[in-house]
Amino acid sequence: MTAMSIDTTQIPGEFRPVMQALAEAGAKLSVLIRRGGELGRPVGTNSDGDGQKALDVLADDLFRSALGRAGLRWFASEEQDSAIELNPSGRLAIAIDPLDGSSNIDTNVSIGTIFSIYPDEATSEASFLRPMRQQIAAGYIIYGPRCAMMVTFGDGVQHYALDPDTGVFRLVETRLVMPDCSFEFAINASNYRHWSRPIRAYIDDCLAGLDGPRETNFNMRWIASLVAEAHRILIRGGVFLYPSDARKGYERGRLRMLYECGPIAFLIEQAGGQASDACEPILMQTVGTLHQRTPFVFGSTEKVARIAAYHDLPDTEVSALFGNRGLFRA
Ligand SMILES: O=P(O)(O)OC[C@H]1O[C@](O)(COP(=O)(O)O)[C@@H](O)[C@@H]1O
Ligand SMILES: [Mg+2]
Ligand SMILES: [Mg+2]
Repeated sequence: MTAMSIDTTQIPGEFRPVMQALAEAGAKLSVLIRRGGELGRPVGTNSDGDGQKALDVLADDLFRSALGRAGLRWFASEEQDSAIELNPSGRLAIAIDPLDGSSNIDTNVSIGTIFSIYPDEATSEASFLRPMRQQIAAGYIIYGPRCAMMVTFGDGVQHYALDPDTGVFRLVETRLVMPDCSFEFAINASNYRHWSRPIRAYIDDCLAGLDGPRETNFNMRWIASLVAEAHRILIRGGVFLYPSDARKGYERGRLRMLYECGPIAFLIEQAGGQASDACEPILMQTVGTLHQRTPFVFGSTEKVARIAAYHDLPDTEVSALFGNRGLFRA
């Protein structure tokens, strides 16, 4: 491991080796991404049936070997069938999405790495299949025009930026607070016809703008990189939705509880926002299987609460396009 890959002054002692390893592997990956080449080449499918790109596999190897050297005990990756015991005498268990947003590799759009840390237990099941509230740290690295890291150890969100000259992540903010007022929503609107009525009603009301029940104009974004959407929302506010829908295989949405939604939910709550499965808080839920999916909504507290409230409306109210929905006037 390099002598210093991240400024550790604000990192609690027990997390320093793991954060050094994540920062070291993240800095290496950011160099490979900048260099380009055939990183988006399809190379197979993972256990979950998702297509794997060359960079998915490379990132998985890079993080696994860096974390192995950092004395971690358990490693669960989106790209692996089951969890691996890296080091029987190690401490901590880490769940990782080594490369998030892999459909964007070829298009040079921001992609990322998401991680979630739990205390280690005697078995991998006991370490990972547990309430997501038991995470003790979580974060992501974003490989964008600037490479940055957001991380929480349960006491606010720290923001680091990679210095390209030294390869070291420098602390730029010790306690990031998410703005709570933004009129942006993010959803893959091509799935509109598959959504449930409450989700359609919420989006219909945003789209109706000044003339609708919200009496406000909204803006829309969809990057198809969860990390990039989370970063924008942490910096600028707004709301993200990947709901369940009627397509086969999307009964529980698309995103994974352990590798994606749990860690993003922890960060968002620590920055003053909320995260839910559209109705209930994500962090109140328990992971049942490693690759389990969940509908996912996160962002400003008021917006996440409003989306849950749409699910409590009577059916007649929800289905009346631009109905009064007096409750929801902005
Ligand atoms: O292509 P869709 O259905 O809009 O899905 C996009 C979502 O899928 C993801 O790319 C899934 O993550 P992976 O790239 O790690 O599989 C998210 O980053 C993103 O929010
Ligand atoms: Mg992902
Ligand atoms: Mg991935």
